[in-house]
Amino acid sequence: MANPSLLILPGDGIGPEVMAEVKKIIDWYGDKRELRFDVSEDLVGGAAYDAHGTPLADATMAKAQEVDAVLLGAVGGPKYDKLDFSVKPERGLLRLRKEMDLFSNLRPAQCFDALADFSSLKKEVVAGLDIMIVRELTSGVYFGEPRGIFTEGNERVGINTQRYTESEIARVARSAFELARRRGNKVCSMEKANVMESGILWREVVQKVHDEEYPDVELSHMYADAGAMQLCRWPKQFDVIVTDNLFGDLLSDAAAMLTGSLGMLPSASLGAPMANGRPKALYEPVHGSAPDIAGQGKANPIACILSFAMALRYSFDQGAEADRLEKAVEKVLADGVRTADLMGPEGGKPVSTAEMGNAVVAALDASL
Ligand SMILES: NC(=O)c1ccc[n+]([C@@H]2O[C@H](COP(=O)([O-])OP(=O)(O)OC[C@H]3O[C@@H](n4cnc5c(N)ncnc54)[C@H](O)[C@@H]3O)[C@@H](O)[C@H]2O)c1
Ligand SMILES: CC(C)[C@H](C(=O)O)[C@@H](O)C(=O)O
Ligand SMILES: [Mg+2]
Repeated sequence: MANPSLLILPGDGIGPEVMAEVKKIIDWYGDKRELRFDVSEDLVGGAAYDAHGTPLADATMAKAQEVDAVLLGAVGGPKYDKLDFSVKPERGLLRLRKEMDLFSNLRPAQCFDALADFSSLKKEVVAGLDIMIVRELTSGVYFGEPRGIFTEGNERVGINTQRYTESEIARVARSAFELARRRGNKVCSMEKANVMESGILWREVVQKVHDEEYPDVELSHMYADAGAMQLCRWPKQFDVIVTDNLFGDLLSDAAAMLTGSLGMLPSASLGAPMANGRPKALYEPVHGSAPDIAGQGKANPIACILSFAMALRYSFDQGAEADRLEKAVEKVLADGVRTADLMGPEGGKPVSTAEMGNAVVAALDASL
């Protein structure tokens, strides 16, 4: 049987730096576990713009549609800030999500024991934390029409539209309920039904999907602003959170800090199953291209490494190998290996991006 195929899109800023460490891990699985992938690599974001004048070439888009999974680093950076909106690096990523129809974005926030002291919240608030944010990723205000900057009378007006159909809400709700059944069996749905009609519809549809298909799962609803507050107050009350595209963007960055650093949070963006039964899938860290530390070997590669662990679990049916990789990361952290973003005020000597990657590979070796 042919090896599963992986398209790697390192992107911009720290993207290629963290991806270099993931490549070591992919090689390790080939060498030590006979788990081989047909890996191809291409450009996305600013790097693609520099080469082709577009943040995602059509040929790259076509490749992404064909492979079993896409692994992306990060896109964006100050160099591209002045570009026309239509060719900004971020548009490349949004096109991938939209055209691959990756409607369910899984953003787990887990607090590793070794980092519980390091969170900006008290240890007892975050120790043992394990929540999953399911963010709708292909609709809502990110894509709704009308949108644009228009002239009205003698001034300009900026317009974006929050738009959700019932079926878009129902399918992401189903993916949240399915996940909950394999975890703590609890879903909290977040919207702003108090001020937005799209929120009213969201709440109604999530409730209906629950009552008709998942009555065994515990469901609650929360306004997203209160949800943000509860996430900081007592995050362990949550198991799965399901929310829209924009609220999910904000809430997942907030959740990242519960775990210690944005450099720790992986994600999986999943769509409908392909002919081979695997879901359309793109895996990427939640963080961006971190221009403030790019090119300095300071970036934490763990979010990207854990994104590959999610690929092993959700695309390649290799749950045990995903566990192995996550345990290797846990061991490295328990051993006190820290990139700069994981150093507390007491200081110490941080390791580089490459040293962190090497430490994870060594922990994988030790797991055999
Ligand atoms: N998925 C993506 O590709 C993605 C996500 C978010 C932002 N962006 C883009 O990235 C650019 C920078 O955005 P930003 O500064 O708001 O967000 P960012 O996530 O790039 O950085 C925010 C802060 O977190 C730190 N950080 C992020 N990842 C880290 C890591 N792995 N290790 C250590 N520290 C890390 C950065 O140094 C910075 O201080 C923008 O162009 C933005 O549009 C891209
Ligand atoms: C880069 C940007 C388009 C993206 C988003 O807003 O979705 C990012 O913030 C994310 O969280 O993946
Ligand atoms: Mg974001």
